[in-house]
Amino acid sequence: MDDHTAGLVLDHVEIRQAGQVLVQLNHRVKPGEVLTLMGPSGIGKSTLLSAITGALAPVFELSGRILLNGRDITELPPHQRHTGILFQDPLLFPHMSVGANLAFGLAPGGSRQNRQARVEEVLAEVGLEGYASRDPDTLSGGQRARVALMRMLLSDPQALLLDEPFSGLDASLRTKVRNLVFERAKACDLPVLMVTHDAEDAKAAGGEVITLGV
Ligand SMILES: Nc1ncnc2c1ncn2[C@@H]1O[C@H](COP(=O)(O)OP(=O)(O)OP(=O)(O)O)[C@@H](O)[C@H]1O
Repeated sequence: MDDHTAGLVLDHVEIRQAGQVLVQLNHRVKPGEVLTLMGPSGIGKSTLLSAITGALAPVFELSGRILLNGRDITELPPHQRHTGILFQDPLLFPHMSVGANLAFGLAPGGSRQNRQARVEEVLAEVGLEGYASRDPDTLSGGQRARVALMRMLLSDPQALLLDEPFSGLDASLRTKVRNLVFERAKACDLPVLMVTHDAEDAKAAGGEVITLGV
């Protein structure tokens, strides 16, 4: 799809708290593009991402529309929105193996063998062959980040939301994981909305940067 509705559209989105405007944004992120959101702590960056995933806390009021590839998702429950989000903490399920974590991202259905094969395939894609039976807490930070990314992509999202996902990684790992995320998003032609405090992240994203609160 390459018409004017493709990608993530924030159509006059406004989030208020106790009657005060917190965030206002009117913007379209096209497939394969990255929009970076910056701005001081507490300005509402993560809150905006919550509004897109459908996890906005009830203390906030939302107006405007959120559209994903032409679909109005503003009022949909989170599981019907088809958004994927990555946080600073990869949030892998600690009681499940790496393979089970990845299989969780897959749509239900299909044979056990096919699901297992798909899990092995994505592990190999990110250099983690043979890691399916490992516990997440035995992985390094970079390995956990790769598993979290692939689990999210297996759920077949139509937009990728990043909430400072690289800030827990050291400098060289940060560059590698960041490149992997942007490469994957580009390969899947996904619109990406990234929240960061880091100018290097913004530069690496290569897209438009909006600073909230200025
Ligand atoms: N569940 C909630 N209930 C009440 N207030 C909240 C809730 N979540 C966030 N807030 C408030 O909303 C404002 C915006 O928070 P938000 O986390 O979106 O900021 P941010 O720009 O992402 O900050 P940071 O850069 O520090 O992560 C803050 O004042 C915060 O205290």
